[in-house]
Amino acid sequence: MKNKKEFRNWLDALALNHPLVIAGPCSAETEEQLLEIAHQLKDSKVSILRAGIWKPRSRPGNFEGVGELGLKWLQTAKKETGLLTTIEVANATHVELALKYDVDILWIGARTTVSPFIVQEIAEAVRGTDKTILVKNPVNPDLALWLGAVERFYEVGINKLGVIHRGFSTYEKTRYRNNPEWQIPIDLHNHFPDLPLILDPSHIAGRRDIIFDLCQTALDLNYDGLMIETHNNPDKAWSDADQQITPLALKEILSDLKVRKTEGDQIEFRNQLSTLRSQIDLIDDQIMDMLGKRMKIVDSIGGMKKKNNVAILQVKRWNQILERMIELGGEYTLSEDFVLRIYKAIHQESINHQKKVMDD
Ligand SMILES: C=C(O[C@@H]1C=C(C(=O)O)C=C[C@H]1O)C(=O)O
Repeated sequence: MKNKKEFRNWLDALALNHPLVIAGPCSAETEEQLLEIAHQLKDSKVSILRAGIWKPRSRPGNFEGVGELGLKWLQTAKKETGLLTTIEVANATHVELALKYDVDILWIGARTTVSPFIVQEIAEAVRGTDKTILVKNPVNPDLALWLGAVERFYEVGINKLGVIHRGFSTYEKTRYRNNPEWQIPIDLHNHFPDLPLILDPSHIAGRRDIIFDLCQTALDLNYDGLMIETHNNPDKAWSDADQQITPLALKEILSDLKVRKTEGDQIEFRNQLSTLRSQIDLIDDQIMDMLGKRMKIVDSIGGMKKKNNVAILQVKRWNQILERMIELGGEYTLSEDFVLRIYKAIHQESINHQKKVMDD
């Protein structure tokens, strides 16, 4: 699949002068709940109402969605507010019902994207329709799998497409529910600049307080849209209560966000510069993270050397590292001098760390 200008026609047709905003509850719970939220979102920057109809839960026994009934409520909400509608579909039966109730946009969830069989089944079910399909990243950080799912829809004739970045599962507990791994959607965007890229900060965050920061990072990286879980009474939500925000909180976030426009040469230049600098900031964060992790291992080696009464400096090992890194650096167009200077500094810090462990 190659980048195609037509991917973003559906988005351009909305003629927005700000990022696309999709909002609505994690799950449709009752007709009153859905209609109340829809009306609160009506006169805002929100264009599309989302609602979970079938909920894929990690463990059985939790609320699994209201099913077909919710599609009727969604239709009423659309009629009363004029908002477009979107739901997650996870099998061919869901697609059939979504078509029956004329849902505008269908999204493929992260747990579905991982399975080429089920993605193909859904793709066959939308063949011949003019639906817009948004594909969430798979739960595991695999760009080829993500793009493969998009491609399956393209191959059945769907060309109104987009992707949603909802973060990646981790075993380790971090500040995020799902790790953003910004480099992956950035890579995707570099290869497919016309495939609309939408951030789902709710699932990355898993909590309310960092949703704004995630949205601002996305806009700084030139994302096209945001999908934010919004509930009239978030604390009482039947699913994902911690990450949902009220329509009022959403409006405040949307008005505080700095939206970068691409108008004229100078502004375009400044936008591109700030996109690249945001990418550098993210990479710098990763470099620090890696250096910190390296030093933790060095500390353990220091502890072992102390116990076994072994010297800190190990010339043979050190020379092997230098040789390997100079060669690897060459493959990344880094000069020998640069690699040497960096690695000498790392080695010195490593010796200082071990000395501290030994002296303690
Ligand atoms: C960490 C060690 O101690 C020293 C530090 C090294 C490093 O930072 O990679 C390598 C060799 C040693 O001079 C080690 O012995 O492996």
